[in-house]
Amino acid sequence: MSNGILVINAGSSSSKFSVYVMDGGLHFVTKGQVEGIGVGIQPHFSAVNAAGETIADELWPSFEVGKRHSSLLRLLIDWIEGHLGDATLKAVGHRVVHGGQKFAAPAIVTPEVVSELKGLVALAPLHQPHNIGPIETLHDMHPELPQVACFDTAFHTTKRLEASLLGLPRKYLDAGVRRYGFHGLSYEYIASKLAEVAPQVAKGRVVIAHLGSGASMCGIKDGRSVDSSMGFTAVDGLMMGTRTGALDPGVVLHMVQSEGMDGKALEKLLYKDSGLLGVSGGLSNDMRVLLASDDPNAREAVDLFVYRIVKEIGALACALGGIDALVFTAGIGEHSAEVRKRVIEQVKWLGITLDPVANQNNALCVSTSDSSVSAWAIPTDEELMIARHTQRLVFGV
Ligand SMILES: Nc1ncnc2c1ncn2[C@@H]1O[C@H](COP(=O)(O)OP(=O)(O)O)[C@@H](O)[C@H]1O
Ligand SMILES: CC(=O)OP(=O)(O)O
Ligand SMILES: [Mg+2]
Repeated sequence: MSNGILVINAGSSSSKFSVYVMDGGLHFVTKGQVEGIGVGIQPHFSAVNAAGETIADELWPSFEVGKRHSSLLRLLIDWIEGHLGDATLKAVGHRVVHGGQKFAAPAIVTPEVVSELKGLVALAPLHQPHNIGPIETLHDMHPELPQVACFDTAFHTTKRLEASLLGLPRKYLDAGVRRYGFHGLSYEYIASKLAEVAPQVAKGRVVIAHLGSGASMCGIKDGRSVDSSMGFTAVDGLMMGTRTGALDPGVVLHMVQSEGMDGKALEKLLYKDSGLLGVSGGLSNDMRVLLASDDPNAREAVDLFVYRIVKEIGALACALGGIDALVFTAGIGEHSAEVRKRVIEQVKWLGITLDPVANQNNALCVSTSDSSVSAWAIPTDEELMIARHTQRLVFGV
């Protein structure tokens, strides 16, 4: 009988999961998500198997408010246990966005770890509570099941001090108001994949653009994080689907003093109403919709998205002391040949020559063989990274 590992990446309105079996290696079995967990909508459950075939696509009960997340998690565990073949669920790995200054590596969950993580809620209010919820529910359901917390921030603890500091009074820096960096599990996976497919490149100075609905960039040297576009929170850096990205702090003051906004209103503005959605005049936060639109606001939103990436490539190339390769990943980075083309056109002076056919085909390497700086489109796999960490911590392999 083999060991099953469940990976959970829980957000505010959806919970993604993946299941692996340890069978002479780590084998992917199924993945899926429960969407629409927010009150008022009926949750939707879907899953695919290793062949990519849909094996579930159904509405799940709404359950009473207050017990919704835990009841859905119970249903999910039952469903997974029914789809594990002769394997048994032996460990669970979680994506936890914030590990603060304490967690520089994944950690086995204990009551002390949970209370440390709760202390970090204020640093990631839109992610952290949803990451902690399933850990506590699973502990209630299966206290014997080992759980591992894998942090988005941990990969960035190799950054040099200046890349972590902010120009604030010392007391705030000492209290943890610093630049952390996120999407670390994605960057760690890309670094490991590069080491497989292009070992020489992996040893060099690489800028990675993780362009999903949350988007950030990271400069790595010899596989280690040197700096990242995200800082104290996941709203810094690039403009995203609905988040502003880096903003003149004077704008926040203006919104408070002239528009009368309070904390809640600001949070909504910065995280939910801005980015591609806001700049496109409310049209969409989906890059596919904007690229297909001839609305001038949609065009401006895409132009701004690309421009911010281009500027960040310059900043990270300076932090790295040069650039040997540029990698695109996550939803937009993996699938949008158009966005990659526009970015590369604006940084071709760095020595990157796009291979238009490879780019159109979403090939792994999208630059020509004589390009002095190579460009790549590599699908990320945060879940596999979490499964690997969980396997190592729980089973020692
Ligand atoms: N073919 C495509 N062209 C452009 N954008 C795409 C394409 N496929 C997916 N996307 C974008 O990818 C984004 C989601 O990326 P993903 O990495 O799955 O995000 P998250 O994990 O943060 O939910 C969507 O907002 C969508 O705009
Ligand atoms: C940190 C972050 O922005 O995560 P996500 O892309 O999942 O929103
Ligand atoms: Mg993501």
